[in-house]
Amino acid sequence: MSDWTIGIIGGSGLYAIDALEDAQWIPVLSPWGEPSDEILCGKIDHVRVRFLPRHGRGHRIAPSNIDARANIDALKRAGCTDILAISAVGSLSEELAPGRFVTVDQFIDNTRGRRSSFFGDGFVAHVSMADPVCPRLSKHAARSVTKIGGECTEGATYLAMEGPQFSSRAESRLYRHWGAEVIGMTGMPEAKLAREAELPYALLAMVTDYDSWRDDAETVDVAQVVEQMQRNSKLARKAVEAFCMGLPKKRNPSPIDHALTDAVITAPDKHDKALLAKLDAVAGRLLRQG
Ligand SMILES: CSC[C@H]1O[C@H](OP(=O)(O)O)[C@H](O)[C@@H]1O
Ligand SMILES: Nc1ncnc2[nH]cnc12
Repeated sequence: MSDWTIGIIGGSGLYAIDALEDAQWIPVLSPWGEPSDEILCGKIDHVRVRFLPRHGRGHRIAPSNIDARANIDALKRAGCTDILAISAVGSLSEELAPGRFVTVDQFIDNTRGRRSSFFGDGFVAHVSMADPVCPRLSKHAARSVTKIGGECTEGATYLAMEGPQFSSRAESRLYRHWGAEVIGMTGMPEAKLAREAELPYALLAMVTDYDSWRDDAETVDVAQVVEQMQRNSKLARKAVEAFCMGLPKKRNPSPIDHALTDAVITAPDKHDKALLAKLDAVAGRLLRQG
């Protein structure tokens, strides 16, 4: 076995991974709430894998009701060192045609009212989100897609919307003006929470539609997304496999492993003990240092 334990968060159309050896669904409890499902634990080659379907098996959970805090906390408790998230996205750019894979490198968070931090009164922390994804994992994800014959664009800005309704034509055009290139309902606050949990995170997105900004094309609906996902889901699974198999045995440290160093501003004598107890996994490294 290597030093890597890769958490895979499966999006629309990806609810399990067949390639896992010694696979077992295991419930993981979190003090933050209910994770979307049990975690499928196993290995691919020399890499331990912990797979969590973001919407639950059978796509039970709507984007606004996903408990991203519970999911990230559960993956951390399951021993993950890094996270590769997979998502279906709409394209806001002519060049990003349906069927293409994209690694996301920036986010615009336009979600509303989701719980987007583990921290708060009694343990206030501000992590940097200037560079929200891990460049090492993102590059490796893009290479894994091309290795198995897919096409991948490296680096795109992801607009996270609340949903569950798709965007109006005016919203879709507005997001293009903002510089967004792909759109989805789940990348945030997932990426923020992974950073707070000191987990390097990459988002490998698969373009399923052109959203609603084009006058000359159909506007997005679920049938389009599902059809495109079905066409490409084999490729997505192979990309995940190639991703794990292509990792080197040794995991060199990432700066994101220490994202909380210097991020906490609350004086130690003002710490909230109940909050600290819930942070035993997310901020475990820091809290153990005392
Ligand atoms: C099924 S269409 C909309 C749905 O698909 C995307 O999900 P995910 O990011 O989990 O692949 C999008 O964000 C919406 O939740
Ligand atoms: N056009 C779109 N908008 C939001 N989420 C999506 N997921 C897939 N396509 C989408």
